[in-house]
Amino acid sequence: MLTANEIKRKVGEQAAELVQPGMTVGIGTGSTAYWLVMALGEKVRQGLDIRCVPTSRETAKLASEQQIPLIALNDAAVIDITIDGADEIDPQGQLIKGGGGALLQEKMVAAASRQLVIIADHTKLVKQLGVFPLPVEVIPFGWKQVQRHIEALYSIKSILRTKDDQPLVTDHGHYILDCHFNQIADAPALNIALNTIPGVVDNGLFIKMATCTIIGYPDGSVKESGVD
Ligand SMILES: O=C(CO)[C@H](O)[C@H](O)COP(=O)(O)O
Repeated sequence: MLTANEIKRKVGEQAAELVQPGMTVGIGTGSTAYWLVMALGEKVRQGLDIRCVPTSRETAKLASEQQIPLIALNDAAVIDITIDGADEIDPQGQLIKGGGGALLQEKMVAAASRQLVIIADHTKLVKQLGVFPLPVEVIPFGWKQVQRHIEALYSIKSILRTKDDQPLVTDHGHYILDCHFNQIADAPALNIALNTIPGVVDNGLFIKMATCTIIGYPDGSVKESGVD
């Protein structure tokens, strides 16, 4: 039986095989995407000609340590493929992302990509989204007002994400409210509704964005499926 980290490594390495010479590649954030970056680094050092758009400062740092050429999203006319992790994946390929706090940049890079390949271990598969608290990125100004608004609208609790007893500040200077929906019956509607609340920058629902999932299992098997 493989450990969780071995499964992440396996799916990361399998996804790296999808990357062809000349491609512009969006590279995800998190402990699964870590293995993708390591595998791409190995290929780049062996001569693979690619350029990558990182989805966070953390990934940018890791990728440059691996000598992977990076470009800014502004300088990428099109991204051929983005490969990233997820916190929950439902049967329609809808996702919750942002457990690592990079949801805004991840969503922008994914939106600019021809394909979004999601790599994960089987524990991320769910029947319905919502047990994983949905990250909602908000501007720091008046964040408590936004929190009250969301909590009242949906009768839920939310928690301001912190680091070292201080509000966690995202790469783009925002805060994150982790919203405990438990069950999200209509993810597309919630995605739109949350983003219309003044002060909300974006949320971790990725709807109709993933084009393929690569899921690893403890027995070493890997299932690659297209998303309709
Ligand atoms: O959305 C993310 C970061 O913002 C990650 O992709 C997500 O949290 C999954 O991370 P991991 O692969 O470590 O489980």
